[in-house]
Amino acid sequence: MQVPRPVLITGATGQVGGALVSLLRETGRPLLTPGRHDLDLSDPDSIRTYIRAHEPGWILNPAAYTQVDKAESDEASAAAINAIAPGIIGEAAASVGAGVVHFSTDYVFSGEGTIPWKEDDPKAPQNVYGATKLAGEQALAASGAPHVIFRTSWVYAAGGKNFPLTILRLAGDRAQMNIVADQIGAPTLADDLAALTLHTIVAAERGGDPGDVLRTGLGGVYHACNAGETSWCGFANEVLRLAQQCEPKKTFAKLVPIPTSDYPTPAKRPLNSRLNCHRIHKDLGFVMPTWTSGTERFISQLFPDTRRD
Ligand SMILES: NC(=O)C1=CN([C@@H]2O[C@H](COP(=O)(O)OP(=O)(O)OC[C@H]3O[C@@H](n4cnc5c(N)ncnc54)[C@H](OP(=O)(O)O)[C@@H]3O)[C@@H](O)[C@H]2O)C=CC1
Ligand SMILES: Cc1cn([C@H]2C[C@H](O)[C@@H](COP(=O)(O)OP(=O)(O)O[C@H]3O[C@@H](C)C(=O)[C@@H](O)[C@H]3O)O2)c(=O)[nH]c1=O
Ligand SMILES: [Mg+2]
Repeated sequence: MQVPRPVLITGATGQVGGALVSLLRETGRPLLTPGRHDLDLSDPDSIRTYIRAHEPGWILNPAAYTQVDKAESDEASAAAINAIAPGIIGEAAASVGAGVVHFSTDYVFSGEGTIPWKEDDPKAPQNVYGATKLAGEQALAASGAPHVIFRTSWVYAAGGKNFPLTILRLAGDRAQMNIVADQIGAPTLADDLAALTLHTIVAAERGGDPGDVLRTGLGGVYHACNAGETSWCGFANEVLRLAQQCEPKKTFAKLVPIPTSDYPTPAKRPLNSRLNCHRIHKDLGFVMPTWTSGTERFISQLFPDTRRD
């Protein structure tokens, strides 16, 4: 029997990377999960050397420079990791015949209007992070590697650095918190992106050579976030509502909805982060769960011993 080629997962210490490792481990596939000392995305030679040495069958690339405000004053690092590395990964993937699954962001869009963005709508990133992620999408597409790009939004996981964990931490010590209520999008649980990724890999393998399937049928950009929409304030409210059920005696901060103009940050953030996710349903037959279902599972992971009614 032929030994399956390993699945390389970058950024295994991150939110999506961690969820991918957990899920793919259950499948029994051989995995490669190099840390940045083994595969440094800011160093093209390190990327090429690692991929050529290990010849993975799939490269899943959730690693990224994700500090949105810091990127404004650290453009060179953000660009190396987000803009340059995906193209190098793509070239190396093409040379060993690997398929690539990459992740991008709602921040590639301008944030104008209220209509959910479709994959091919005009891009106009408003900050350095978004601009570098868009350049990375383009570099991967130009590399010639068979690939899928999942553009997602507002990612969180029970382990990680993310908005709901920040809110839970701060809301325990404060009487009141001001939260932006005019940026609208969909919080997306990392576990659901991992499930979508496994579904896609399996679908591509079922169709024959994954390279051909991705090139001819399933490849390209897909919008992939949890279903429905809310604001950051709406998300925080739901997180605290569910946490209160688990910790009835605890007092949480009162949340005050504020406009973006009252929350100045180095990076400008889009007001309209809605993503139209019809394509993953139509082409991949995958339905992303609702954002409220994601939040419930997140709270259940944080408070495993509590039964909520
Ligand atoms: N977080 C979000 O809200 C959103 C994220 N996305 C995209 O989804 C993907 C996954 O995001 P998420 O899981 O939240 O990311 P995280 O910030 O949780 O994790 C980032 C990962 O990238 C790794 N990494 C950073 N720099 C390097 C480097 N030079 N070499 C190797 N590894 C490196 C980190 O490793 P280390 O532990 O060593 O730092 C970490 O494992 C990214 O592409 C992101 O742009 C899209 C929309 C929303
Ligand atoms: C902590 C806090 C944040 N906010 C606001 C700031 C911001 O507009 C919003 C979310 O804060 P964050 O710092 O999580 O935002 P940010 O890091 O920009 O989140 C983004 O990360 C990148 C990687 C992506 O790709 C995006 O999809 C998005 O998830 O909430 C408040 O209004 N009050 C608060 O107390
Ligand atoms: Mg952040």
